[in-house]
Amino acid sequence: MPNHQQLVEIASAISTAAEKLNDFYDEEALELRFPGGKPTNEQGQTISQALEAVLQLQRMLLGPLGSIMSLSGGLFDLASLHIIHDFEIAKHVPTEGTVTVAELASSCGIPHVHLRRILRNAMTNRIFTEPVPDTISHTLISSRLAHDPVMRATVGMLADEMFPAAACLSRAMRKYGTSMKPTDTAWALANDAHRPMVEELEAEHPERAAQFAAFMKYNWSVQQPLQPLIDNFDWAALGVQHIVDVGGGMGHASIALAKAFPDLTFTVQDFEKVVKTGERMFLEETQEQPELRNRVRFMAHDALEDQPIKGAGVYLLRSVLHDWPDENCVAILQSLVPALKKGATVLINDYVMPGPGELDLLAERRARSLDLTMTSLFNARERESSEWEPLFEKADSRFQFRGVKPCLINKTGVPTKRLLSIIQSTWIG
Ligand SMILES: C[S@@+](CC[C@H](N)C(=O)[O-])C[C@H]1O[C@@H](n2cnc3c(N)ncnc32)[C@H](O)[C@@H]1O
Repeated sequence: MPNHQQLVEIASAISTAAEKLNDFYDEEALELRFPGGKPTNEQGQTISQALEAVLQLQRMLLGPLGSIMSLSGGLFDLASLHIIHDFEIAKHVPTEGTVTVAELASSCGIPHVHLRRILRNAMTNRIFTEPVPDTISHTLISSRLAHDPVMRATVGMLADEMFPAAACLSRAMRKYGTSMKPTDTAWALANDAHRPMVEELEAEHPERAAQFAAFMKYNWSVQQPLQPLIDNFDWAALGVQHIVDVGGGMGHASIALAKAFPDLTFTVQDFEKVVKTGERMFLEETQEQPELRNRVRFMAHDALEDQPIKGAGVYLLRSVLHDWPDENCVAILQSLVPALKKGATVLINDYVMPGPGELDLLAERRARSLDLTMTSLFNARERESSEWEPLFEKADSRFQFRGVKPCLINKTGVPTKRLLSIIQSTWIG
């Protein structure tokens, strides 16, 4: 039985946090809005502590069986969101005013009897409202489902890719055991696919491939600031050097580093389609900056093929290896070997999985869910601190491992364990 004192203590911790945040709650936007666009570290901590206390209170109020049973609600929250996304229901509801369930059923092609129950389930999450029986209008959340591209890409990723894959994870483990192949995934089982996810989407479901790209663009630019990479490695000490940004995407990291360190030059490598877009955007944005333009180049290159740029000072792999199983990571490191000069650094900037209880509960839940997402979709994973050195050892004994350094948010030394860590190895030739 919950102890009453504890219940009151937890509830009052929530209340104290709510008082601190109250002035920042925007009732129209239904969210916290902070000056400068984001919370301070202290406000961020208050939010995490309050959310953790809410989860704890909920667990105590529901008890063990009730807590497990309540997970079933989440399943059908996702299932109804999937249907809303799949049938584009939000787009068929007028921006202002109402539509009847019957009209909506006919315009979306869903049987009336199902649609009403699906919408009423969604309404328990404040997605749509029913001001008069059998008529539907938007809430703020449902109207964002219709009009906000970030919200649509996020829901699409959850509903189309992650939700069906999560349901197949156990089956995939039975079927594929310890296979590390990027094709032996829960996602492949859920989609009856025989290619890795991105290839299959591009070949068979271009609209879902675009949705995945949009989701990554948002998640990536919002969640992974570049300053920690700039601050946590001594780039200035390299002097005049060339840096190869392997799997560099649109070149964000190289461009930020090139701006900060004028002696460095960069080659951004990625698949052809990616570097073409990255190069076009870079050239558009730097019309007035010829000096910067001259220091960043783009090149199509598959990281699994031998590295064509020989003798660079640093080969950077930022958030590339967490997309790949161990075998492929080893192959990517080996493909660098023919290009490495003595003393060259291979610098990995990637997630490092925290140990149990190292982060606050919500941050840990996010990290663990990202880890299982990587497994379900790609047969990849987030590696713990001790799991990086063996990759280099397997790749070549001439790599000298330099260690894993968790990134600090800036030089003031505030640790932010959610950010990518710096993992370094030197080629001793
Ligand atoms: C999460 S993104 C990170 C992009 C970039 N490094 C950054 O920090 O913004 C992973 C990138 O790795 C690229 N990638 C994955 N496997 C690759 C391979 N075999 N060859 C080249 N690029 C690859 C993907 O195309 C994608 O752009």
